[in-house]
Amino acid sequence: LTAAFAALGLASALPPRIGTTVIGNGNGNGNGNGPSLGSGRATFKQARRPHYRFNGARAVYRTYLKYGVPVPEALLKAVAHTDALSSPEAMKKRATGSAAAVPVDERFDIAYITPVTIGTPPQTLQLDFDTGSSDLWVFSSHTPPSQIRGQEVYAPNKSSTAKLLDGQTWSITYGDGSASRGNVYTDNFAVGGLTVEGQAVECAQQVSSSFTSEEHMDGLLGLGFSTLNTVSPKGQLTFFDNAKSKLDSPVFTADLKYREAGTYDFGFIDKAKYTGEIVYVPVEMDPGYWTFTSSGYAVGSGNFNAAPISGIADTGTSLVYLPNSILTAYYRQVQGATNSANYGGYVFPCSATLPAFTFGIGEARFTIPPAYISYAPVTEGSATCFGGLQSSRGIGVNIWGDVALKAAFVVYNGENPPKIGWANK
Ligand SMILES: Cc1noc(C)c1CN(C)Cc1cc2n(n1)CCN(c1cc(N)ncn1)C2
Repeated sequence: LTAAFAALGLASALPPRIGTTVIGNGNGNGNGNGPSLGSGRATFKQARRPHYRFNGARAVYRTYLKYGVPVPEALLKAVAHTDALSSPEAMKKRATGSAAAVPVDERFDIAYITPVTIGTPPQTLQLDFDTGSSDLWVFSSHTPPSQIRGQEVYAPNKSSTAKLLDGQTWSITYGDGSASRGNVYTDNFAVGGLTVEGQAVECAQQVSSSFTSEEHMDGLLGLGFSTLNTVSPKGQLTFFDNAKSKLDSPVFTADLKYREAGTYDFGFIDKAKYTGEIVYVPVEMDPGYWTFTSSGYAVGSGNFNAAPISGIADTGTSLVYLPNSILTAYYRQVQGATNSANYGGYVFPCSATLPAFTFGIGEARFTIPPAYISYAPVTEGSATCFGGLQSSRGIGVNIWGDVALKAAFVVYNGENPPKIGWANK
């Protein structure tokens, strides 16, 4: 084609882009294309080259070549860099995922479960996505049948892509004393259209009774930092850490709701899920929780008490656990409230009128409605209710659990350094 262009006196230092379609007038030299030299005229219809990205550095580079001007070192570097940015793998559509977060029970939102698929062919389980831990473990074909009560199990021996991580074991105990342990496989793992190959899937060989009693929960998916992972001797990465590099954006969001299904999104921030602006605050990732500092609190319509409150954003904990001083200020406003040793926390008459509870994130304010704080009757049918706000004394850390998280749209940003964003909704 360069010869044809030259014959017609058209200047071109490089052959036309592959995508340029040259349409001659048909009397060409037998190759079906190209100009008919006899008539001295030709029509060249340009066509857009699919996926072509203009590359400025390369355009300047071509001009230097065209006029034989020595190419400066910096320009050579710029061409190499911009070529890398537009390389096929750099241009590949990034991945995202979105899945429902459904309350395991229809009354108290004690936890939320999300469907996942594991293995080939895919096995579907419902897992508790937990930003307060970092093990992905499941009820499995290795779990004693006496410890299974209605849960779905993952059977690695029925997956052609499962591989045993020989010699690796795990064992975890949660804040409420519940525990599980077992062995480890890797397999293909997907959440709402987002797939990770070679994800460490920890198979339970032992679960404590509180997990056995939770028939709709088939395991947990840890979304804390991978430093907390308990696999030994070789710690494993969380699903988010494995997926992060191929996500549009290194984030996941939690949109938990009161007595209805919310969503976990991976790789993008859905503007339809929040109002106003997202306020970001820094995250301390040591020792592995999403630890941030709230700017203070207010009880009901009372004054805002500006005071830093360090705590963790924990989707795997049902309630909110804060310092005694805040609890005293809150329950002082609740007729008949007491801190009951018998029930292990603040209780009050279910008929009591509760104030709302507001917490600060920077200048932003998030209000937990009273309904979220009248958590549940202490026992089925009791007239005494257990509070959604409890004391963090004895835990060692303040915990913003589901009672608070479902009052906001929360962005867990896994960049370096990590940060956490809060928006009203
Ligand atoms: C308790 C509880 N919480 O959600 C559910 C469900 C229950 C009760 N359920 C019958 C059993 C159970 C116990 C736990 N879970 N599930 C979920 C993980 N747990 C955490 C996670 C975490 N980040 N921090 C503290 N514990 C403890």
